[in-house]
Amino acid sequence: MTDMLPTPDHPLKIGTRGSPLALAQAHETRARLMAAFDLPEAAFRVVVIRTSGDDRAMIAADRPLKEIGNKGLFTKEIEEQLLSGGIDIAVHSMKDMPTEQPAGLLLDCYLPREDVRDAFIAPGAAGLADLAPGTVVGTSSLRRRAQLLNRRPDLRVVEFRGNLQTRLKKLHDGVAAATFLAMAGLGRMGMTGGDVPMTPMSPGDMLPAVAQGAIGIERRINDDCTATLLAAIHHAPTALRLSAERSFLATLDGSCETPIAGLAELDGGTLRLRGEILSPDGATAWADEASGAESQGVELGAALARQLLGRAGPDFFAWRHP
Ligand SMILES: NCc1[nH]cc(CCC(=O)O)c1CC(=O)O
Repeated sequence: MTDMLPTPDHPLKIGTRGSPLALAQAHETRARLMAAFDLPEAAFRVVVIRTSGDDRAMIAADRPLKEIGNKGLFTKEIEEQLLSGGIDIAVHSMKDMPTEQPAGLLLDCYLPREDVRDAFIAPGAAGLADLAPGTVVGTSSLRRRAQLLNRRPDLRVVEFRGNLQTRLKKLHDGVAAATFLAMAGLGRMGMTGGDVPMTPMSPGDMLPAVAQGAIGIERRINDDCTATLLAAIHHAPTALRLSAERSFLATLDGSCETPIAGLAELDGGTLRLRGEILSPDGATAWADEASGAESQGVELGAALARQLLGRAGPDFFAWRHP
């Protein structure tokens, strides 16, 4: 057992993007592995990997991400490094991960999920109801845009990108009067201590993105040493919830142009899955929920997706392939 643990001479290489949030997630993963095996920090090496998503986002910072690239934009280079041995594990925000991984890689280790909710952030407004008609709200998320316009068609939405710090600065500079950010990200950045005024949105009011608040750790499929390490920090209840949500997403074949929300919760041995699909302008929304045994997450997710697809009708996704 101990002879397969990483050492300062043979550190475990942890791959991550370079944003402050991504680094915080990599450091959290390292801290959990250090604690689980009583290892020094030097037994790990955090390797920052620049992705084509980061590059293109730099070039066209004001263009919606959906116009710039497609699925896997922020994961391609990281997964290449994993396959070639440049890194041993990759730490990801699960909400940004495609539902399928490249051949040779496995994503089956999850840290305990954090707050799944979105936060409403608006200086001087406690909730959506406080916003005057025509108020400008900044978001780059198609889901948040559609959900917002569904509830408040009178508001104006502008593209809002960049990391957390950039977005908060844009709010401060008056580019928009309000925005939404994931509570989990704010928490990991130490920003839920009251310095930034925020109102958590209940999932009933704004259903979060599939896998929001969950960190996943990817590895090579045949790397048994790493598998043993990761098993020690894996959180099974999070995996059960994500199995339902990601199956829901996969059955809907959610591209990044498709506003989709989904949240599974565990109560005893029962999974309760809520799902929502919207037209990009928010004018049409279909939502429903279903429950099933915790071991049946994949079936539950697929069934709820088919139910919503059936109700929405074949034309609902027509705009996806113009
Ligand atoms: N799309 C960017 C992204 N990916 C994961 C998070 C937050 C952390 C999480 O949900 O795990 C964020 C920022 C945000 O939506 O506010």
